[in-house]
Amino acid sequence: MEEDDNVPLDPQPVVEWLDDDEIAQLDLQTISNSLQFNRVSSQDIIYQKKQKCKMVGRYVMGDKLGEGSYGKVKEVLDSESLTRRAVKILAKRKLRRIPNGEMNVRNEILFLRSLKHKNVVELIDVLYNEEKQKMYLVMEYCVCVLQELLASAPESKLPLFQAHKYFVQLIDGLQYLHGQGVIHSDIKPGNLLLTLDDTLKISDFGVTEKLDPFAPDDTCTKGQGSPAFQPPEIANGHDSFSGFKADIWSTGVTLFNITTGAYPFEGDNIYRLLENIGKGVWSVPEGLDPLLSDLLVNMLRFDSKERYTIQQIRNHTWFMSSPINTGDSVPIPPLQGNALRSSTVLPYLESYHYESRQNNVYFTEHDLNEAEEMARQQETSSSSQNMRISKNNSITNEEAFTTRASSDLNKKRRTKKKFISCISVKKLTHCRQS
Ligand SMILES: Nc1ncnc2c1ncn2[C@@H]1O[C@H](COP(=O)(O)OP(=O)(O)OP(=O)(O)O)[C@@H](O)[C@H]1O
Repeated sequence: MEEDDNVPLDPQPVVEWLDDDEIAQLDLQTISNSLQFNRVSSQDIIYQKKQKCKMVGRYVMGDKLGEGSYGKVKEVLDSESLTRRAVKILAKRKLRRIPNGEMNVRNEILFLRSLKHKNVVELIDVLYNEEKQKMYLVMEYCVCVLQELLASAPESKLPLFQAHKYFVQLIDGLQYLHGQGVIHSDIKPGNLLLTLDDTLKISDFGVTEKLDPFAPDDTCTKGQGSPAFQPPEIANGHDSFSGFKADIWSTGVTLFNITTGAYPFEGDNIYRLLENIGKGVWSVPEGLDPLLSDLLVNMLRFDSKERYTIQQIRNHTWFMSSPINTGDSVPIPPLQGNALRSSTVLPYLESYHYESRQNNVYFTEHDLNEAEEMARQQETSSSSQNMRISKNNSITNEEAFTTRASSDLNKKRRTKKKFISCISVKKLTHCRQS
């Protein structure tokens, strides 16, 4: 439809409402004078693709928000609480093909169910569809991933005051997790989500480890996180390491990344990268705030025993004295052309509620103006015809004509109504797009 440049439009769909007999009796000369076929550019046509409204449980499905290695994440609307949510859709067939896939998902559900903190993403609901062999993890909705914000920022870094705001929340969330005996194991900007009110949420608990409540310390044995954020002890292949300190290292790399736009360790390939991390030699970028540099040096200490604890981070001057708010924050970037990241569920709901009216809505501004003009003319002719009926009580040819005209008029009125409903659909659509 969009490719067709010459879409013929009938600006007077009144013909639609007449049956064969009625058409035969019409004054064809008058009609042919008023019939116009407009040549319209496809860009001017307001074409609305039909959106099929789907529901999973009580959730109305919206568009895709992102995709991880386990499946798609879509926006949904909770039809009971009218709250925006995100749902991770996991297909059993796909999970089986991923090493430890099913176990990691079970892990994630288990952890998320037991955790509740404002800086940890909340799992709201878990739904299963046996027939489709699918699982739906309904989570609280976040508007952006910190990684996306960085990618949109000048030099891929945040102003210090903004980075500080997120870092403080990251430490709050991490302290809560460690207090629950949970080692996240994959802290990085790609796993930190932001809500509309700028709250940071730690997400992705696929490779998280839970310490045994009777374990004497925080020893862990599996290092499965993203290579660039792994500490030297994991890069060097140690059998066991401190889980808390591994998370502190990843948090340090995250702080380095969001404040400088770079990484402390790089490598042409994953082996070189791990080799460089294993050597533990890195330097603070020139011109970095000295207090921030000092905090980074202590969070990225090669020896995990010398690395800062969460409490030491909290006591550090940079943590305690937030940087001066200079300039603007980096704003949430648009998503698929949607600058405000407004709800993607709305078009599906519109489609569901206005479905019959929305069929074949291919109108241009010109058509809508003509429809309004036609409606005005009909109102005028209606009042003059009514006057004629009241003046003449006998059945004459003129009255027969008047009765016929009045029946046409009713049909035209129905057409007008149809047009007006289309106008409202068009305007609603327009509002949403702008
Ligand atoms: N709660 C949420 N609210 C909004 N968007 C989300 C939410 N959770 C995930 N997303 C979006 O879905 C994407 C995929 O998330 P998911 O957790 O499945 O994978 P990932 O962490 O990006 O990758 P992987 O699972 O491979 O490590 C995210 O990058 C993000 O864009």
